[in-house]
Amino acid sequence: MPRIAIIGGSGVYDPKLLQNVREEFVSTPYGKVRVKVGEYDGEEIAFLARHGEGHSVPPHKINYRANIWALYELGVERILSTSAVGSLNEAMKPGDFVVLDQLLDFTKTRHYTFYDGDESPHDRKFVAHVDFTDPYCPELRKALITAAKELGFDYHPTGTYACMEGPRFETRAEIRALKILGADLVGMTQCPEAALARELEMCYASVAIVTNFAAGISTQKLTHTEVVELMAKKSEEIKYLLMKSIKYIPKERHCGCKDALKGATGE
Ligand SMILES: O=P(O)(O)O[C@H]1O[C@H](CO)[C@@H](O)[C@H]1O
Ligand SMILES: Nc1nc2[nH]cnc2c(=O)[nH]1
Repeated sequence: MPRIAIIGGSGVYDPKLLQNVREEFVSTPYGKVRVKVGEYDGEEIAFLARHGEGHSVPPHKINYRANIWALYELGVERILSTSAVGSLNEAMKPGDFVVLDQLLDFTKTRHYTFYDGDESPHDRKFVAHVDFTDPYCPELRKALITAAKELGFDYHPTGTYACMEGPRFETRAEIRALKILGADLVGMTQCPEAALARELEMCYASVAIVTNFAAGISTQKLTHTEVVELMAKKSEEIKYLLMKSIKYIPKERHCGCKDALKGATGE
């Protein structure tokens, strides 16, 4: 049973470093999900490509609830993900790794929770308001930071990610506003992915890879081609960072993630 999962974002579509990879088709109350499960360093690791292997699913159409529920069903406790981002912070330049620690949610049309009361398509028909003060697991963040340091990568130990609805990129004015609000990076997939993991008391962290300067800061037209090309160049480093961080993930969980529902339901 995999304790750890990797969710690959743009440019991260297959679990290259896993051995003996099998496919699991997991049924969830939100639909079926195809998850790959393999081995690395004696540990079972689950992998799913959030946009599908052919990048066929746009960010606003990803079935985040099915994805996270499927990993929960497989017994996953810890989720590491990748996010390709634009940078608003001149210190965070294309090619840099950023271990996210905060997020701002500007998405609009997504399904944000598993807890829809009586309408929930499962037996968790309660109302829940989870704490999200710190949206990322401190233990997973520490593992990613330790691995990035050990590998000698250009990395930043913190970063605030603004999640936009997409699928278009931002206007110059939106980036100006996000900068005032304190965002360092901009993307389209961390919400609701991070919150849904917290709602199922799973640990979640994301390593962002800066693929471009954001609209109005970049002197060029923004393209998805540039994003995928930069991610392809960084694919080796991304793989090594994720795999290296696995050995720094404590077996026992001492973070608050595992008790996220305590007090959240009013009980
Ligand atoms: O966040 P990931 O999945 O890396 O994808 C990023 O890349 C796409 C834009 O090129 C958007 O979907 C953005 O969110
Ligand atoms: N929203 C958004 N997502 C990205 N992913 C990679 N670059 C960008 C960007 O500039 N904006």
